[in-house]
Amino acid sequence: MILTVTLNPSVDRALEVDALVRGEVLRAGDSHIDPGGKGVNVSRALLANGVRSTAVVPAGGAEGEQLVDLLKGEGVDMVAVPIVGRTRSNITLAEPDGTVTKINEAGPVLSPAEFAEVSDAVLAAASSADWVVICGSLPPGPSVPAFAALCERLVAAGARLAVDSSGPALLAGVSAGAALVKPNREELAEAAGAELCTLGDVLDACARLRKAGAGTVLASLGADGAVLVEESGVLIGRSPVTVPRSTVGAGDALLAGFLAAGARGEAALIEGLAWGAAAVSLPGSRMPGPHDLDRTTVRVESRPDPSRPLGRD
Ligand SMILES: Nc1ncnc2c1ncn2[C@@H]1O[C@H](COP(=O)(O)OP(=O)(O)OP(=O)(O)O)[C@@H](O)[C@H]1O
Ligand SMILES: O=P(O)(O)OC[C@@]1(O)O[C@H](CO)[C@@H](O)[C@@H]1O
Repeated sequence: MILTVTLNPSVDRALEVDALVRGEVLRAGDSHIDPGGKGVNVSRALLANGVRSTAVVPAGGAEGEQLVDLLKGEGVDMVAVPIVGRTRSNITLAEPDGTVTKINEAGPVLSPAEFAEVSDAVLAAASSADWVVICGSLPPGPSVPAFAALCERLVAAGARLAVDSSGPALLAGVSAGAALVKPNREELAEAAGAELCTLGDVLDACARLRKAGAGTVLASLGADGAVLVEESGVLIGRSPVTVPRSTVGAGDALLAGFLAAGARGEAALIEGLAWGAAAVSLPGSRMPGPHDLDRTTVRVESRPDPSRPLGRD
């Protein structure tokens, strides 16, 4: 079982618009509502592919109830910890050329008592989990040291910890000795304190995270694919998408596929890239199922050219 932890989940509303014009009334085409937040998406993707997962989420207010209902509707196993604040709603505006504009709320405050309750729920469920995967932004409330303490307690309890977050929370996971981290290009650049222009820059930044305590680094690079840096070496892979529809949740699908396939080596990278590409071809933050996956288009190399420039962000 893979346990996911989303400290700041959301109800995701995606609206398709012909063009995003500031200051105008825009008429939406299709719209989708999905249960959201990065760990929630990892659980949804795993479930869609027959892999057991439980999602831990704090939930409060009408949106919290809606989130729980949406998760129940999809059959996602969950531990919902009631909170006083209102779960956030995040908006995605998707244009026909695949351009996505996202507006994420800060999210409700998690009081120290609520954070302690969520932490206890995570630690209790972690003992029967193959992985504990903490994903997404920290909500207002918990301090970075409190978050770091949760990561450290999990590692001390013998959990295999994966962290997909940004800024100080990502670094806290690295210092705690997370077995796996999954930064995207922006998060990796922030962690490394350097711009990433070439593949070589990415490899250096990944090596730095490993030196600082992370086990494996799976860096997602949008249309440039993903880089896997682990004990046994380096791999880079790509999975071209002909018609990108919504990149929201693609990183979560990549991480879910990678974990589902054993979280190491070429086979896991191929699986992750197939899931990531499939998510990009689907609307909103819909997660791919087995029929959406095409592993034949994935290309992986073991001797990446460090001078290769990355595409523009
Ligand atoms: N435009 C694209 N074309 C092809 N594949 C893509 C594209 N965008 C993303 N992907 C695939 O999805 C994976 C994850 O994308 P990205 O690096 O944007 O993750 P992310 O920023 O963590 O996403 P999110 O936070 O929305 O889940 C990439 O590694 C790649 O395999
Ligand atoms: O604000 P965060 O926690 O960084 O990201 C939240 C979020 O954008 O991430 C998911 C896609 O990865 C969405 O379901 C959700 O709205």
